[in-house]
Order: sequence, then C-alpha cells, then structure tokens
Amino acid sequence: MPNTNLLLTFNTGSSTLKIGLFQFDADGARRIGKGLVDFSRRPLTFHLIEGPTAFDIRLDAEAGEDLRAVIAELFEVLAAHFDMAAVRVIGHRVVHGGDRFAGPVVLNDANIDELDKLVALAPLHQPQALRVIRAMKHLRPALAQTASFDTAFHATQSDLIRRFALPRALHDRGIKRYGFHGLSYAFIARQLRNLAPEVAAGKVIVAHLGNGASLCALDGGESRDCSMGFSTLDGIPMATRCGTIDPGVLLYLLGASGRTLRNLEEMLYYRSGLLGVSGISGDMRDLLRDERNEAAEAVELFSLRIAGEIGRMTATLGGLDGLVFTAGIGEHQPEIRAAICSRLRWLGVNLDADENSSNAPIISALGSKTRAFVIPTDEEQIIADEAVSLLSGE
Ligand SMILES: Nc1ncnc2c1ncn2[C@@H]1O[C@H](COP(=O)(O)OP(=O)(O)O)[C@@H](O)[C@H]1O
Ligand SMILES: CC(=O)OP(=O)(O)O
Ligand SMILES: [Mg+2]
Repeated sequence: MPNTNLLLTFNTGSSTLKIGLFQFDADGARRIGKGLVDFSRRPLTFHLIEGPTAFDIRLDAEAGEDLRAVIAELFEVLAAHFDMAAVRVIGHRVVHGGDRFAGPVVLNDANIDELDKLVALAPLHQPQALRVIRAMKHLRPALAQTASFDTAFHATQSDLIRRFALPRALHDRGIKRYGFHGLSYAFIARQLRNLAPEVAAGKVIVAHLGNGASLCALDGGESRDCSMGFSTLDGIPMATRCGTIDPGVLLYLLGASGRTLRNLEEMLYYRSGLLGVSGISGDMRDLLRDERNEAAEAVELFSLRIAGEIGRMTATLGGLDGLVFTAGIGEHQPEIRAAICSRLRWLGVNLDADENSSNAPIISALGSKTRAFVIPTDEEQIIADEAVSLLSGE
C-alpha cells in the first residue's frame, strides 16, 4: 500500500455515524472513502464506499454503552480496504462548543471535560460524539484527535441576534442562541465563493434541509443569523423535531396535562416535525410518494415555515441576493424547493422549472432578482481541513 498520511473524520449525528477517509499533505485533504453506520437499524451494518464501489458489511459488535466494540470492529473492517497504520489524526464533528470554543481544537482531557458540560444543551448529539471520542482514545491512545464545532461558525453573530427576550441574567449564564450546522454552512460559503463570487460577497440565506434542518443568514460569507438557536429543536420543523413552538404549549403540557419532562423531551425530539404532523413518516421521500392529506399537510407546513423564516432572516440581513439549498432534501427534492420559492416571489425569487427539476447548481431563472442555487454539502471536508490546519500548527 502507498506510504501516505491518512485522516479519518467522524460525523456523529443523532442516530448515525458518518465516517470520512482522507489522504492529506501540506496542500490539504482529499477524500478517498466514506462510511455510514445507522444505529436506528438492526442488524448494525457498515455501509462503506471506496471509490466507485459500495460494500454493506454486517457488524458483529453491539452498540453498547461506550461504543468501543463497534469502533474497534469498524477499524478492523477499514483495515481490509485502507492502510490504517497510516492514520495520523481523527477529526470529530462536535455539535456544541458553547461559548468556550469559537474554532476547532486538538482534544485533550481538559477540553473533553469541557465538552461533557455541554451535553444537556445537545442531548441527541453531544453524548454520542463524546462516546466515539473516548472509544478512540481507548483504542488508539497515541493518536491525535481534533474537534470541529457546529456552533463555531456562528461566532460572528451579534449579541443582539443571540438574545432571547428574557431577564438579562439568563443570557449572561449562556441561555441564548448559538446556531448549528456550522460545518455545513462553512462549506457552502466556500463553494458559493467559487460558483458565484458576486453573490457570495452579498446577502445570502442557506437552507440546510436534512433530517435536522436549519437556515443560516450570511453577509459576505459570515453568519449573521441562524434558525436553530439554543438547542437543536428550534427553528423550522424537521424530520422528527418540532422547530419553533409557543413556549406556553410546553408549560401547558408540563403543568395541566401532567407529562413528565422525559416524555415531553422524547415527543419534541423524536415524534414531532414531519413525522408528527403526517403520522406517516419523517422521511420526505415517503411523504412525497404518499397520497394521504396528512402527508401533503406536513409537506406544506414545512415549506410555509421555511418561507416565513426566510422572510424573517431577510429582515436581519436587510435584503437578499442569493438563496442556497443543501443537504438531503435541499439537494434532491425539486418539489420542496419549488414549494418554498413559490412563497418567495415577493422577494424576487423566480425559479427556472427545468433547472430546478434537474437539481442544477443554478436554479433561478435569468433575470431573477434573487439568485437560487443547489450546492451539495460536505461537513466532513471541513472537519478534515480543520484537522490538517491544527496538525500543521496554523
Ligand atoms: N437522494 C436522496 N438521498 C438522501 N436523502 C434524500 C434523497 N432525496 C431526498 N432525501 C431526503 O433527505 C432527508 C435526509 O437528509 P440528510 O441530509 O441525508 O440527513 P442527515 O444527514 O441530517 O441525517 C430525508 O428526508 C430524505 O427523504
Ligand atoms: C445540529 C443538528 O441538528 O444536526 P443533524 O442535522 O446532524 O441532526
Ligand atoms: Mg445532518
């Protein structure tokens, strides 16, 4: 096998672990493979892509409390395809960096402890990422590990935008908006600079529409606003998460109707959003195929709330030059882009139907005042680039 430096990225989502394999040198990191384990499906299977070839490898390990057995088995499987002795660094996606981390870091015991303190703020994501970090540390104690944060990209937001209209003392204690999906937004800002530099220099809203979904307002490529705030529940409706909700509903459910905190949390994170409204599925592909009214209503509510949030963010920016769609739904579902944009004609968004239906990079019609784009995202590329910069001491 060739003598090169390898880098692995771990993107720990709420129920999946995405692995990126990169070759790197002083010039940067280049992807050579990717893998996915979906912890919501049994038996556990490692879906691995090496160049043009895909493999589905059944795993023997159980996803136990510490994930050590799963990570060890993934390394064994990867060793059959890649030179794992050449791995120099593991880069992790960590969703919440709080106020403490405004950029990527090399992980050590002290900052792993700091990340532990943020678990309550991102209960779906943070504990799982920490399990993977600790499992790696156990398995390869000498290997460097880095963390790249979803929240860090939003450090350019103003104090005003981050503020809730609550007593000041709470803000000072960290009860404020942080913003998420920052690795995706960093990647999109970079790609847009190559695709349409004149738009990237202006006012742009990016719609990251995956299982988790949010919108980000960019001015000159810097974050000014994000629909996700304090937690990954806020903003637009998602596959199974509720998005913005009247806090009076939560008080009512906890008070008069006597739900427990656990039960409420489980409902807001796992049984709401597209799944909750449709009663059918949280997967947009299922809803677009289904002919029942409830499916159509979930899709319509999703589009309506997104268009409304784009209106609000246009006020933050004071105008809109570009709109970018990304992630699973944003990249692959023209029907949803069309439904959102049909509510944004007043903002000067005018789609080209043919370009939109073929998921082309530029989907706005010639002469559209606001230009619209489809740009595939790659959070792992940002994690890899940040790990290489940290390693080379930049
Ligand atoms: N070709 C496609 N591949 C993957 N997801 C797709 C595709 N087309 C539509 N989707 C939708 O994208 C959503 C998942 O988005 P994704 O970005 O993969 O999620 P996440 O990374 O947050 O788990 C689902 O609602 C799914 O229906
Ligand atoms: C922040 C967040 O919601 O992430 P994901 O989309 O991976 O669930
Ligand atoms: Mg995601």
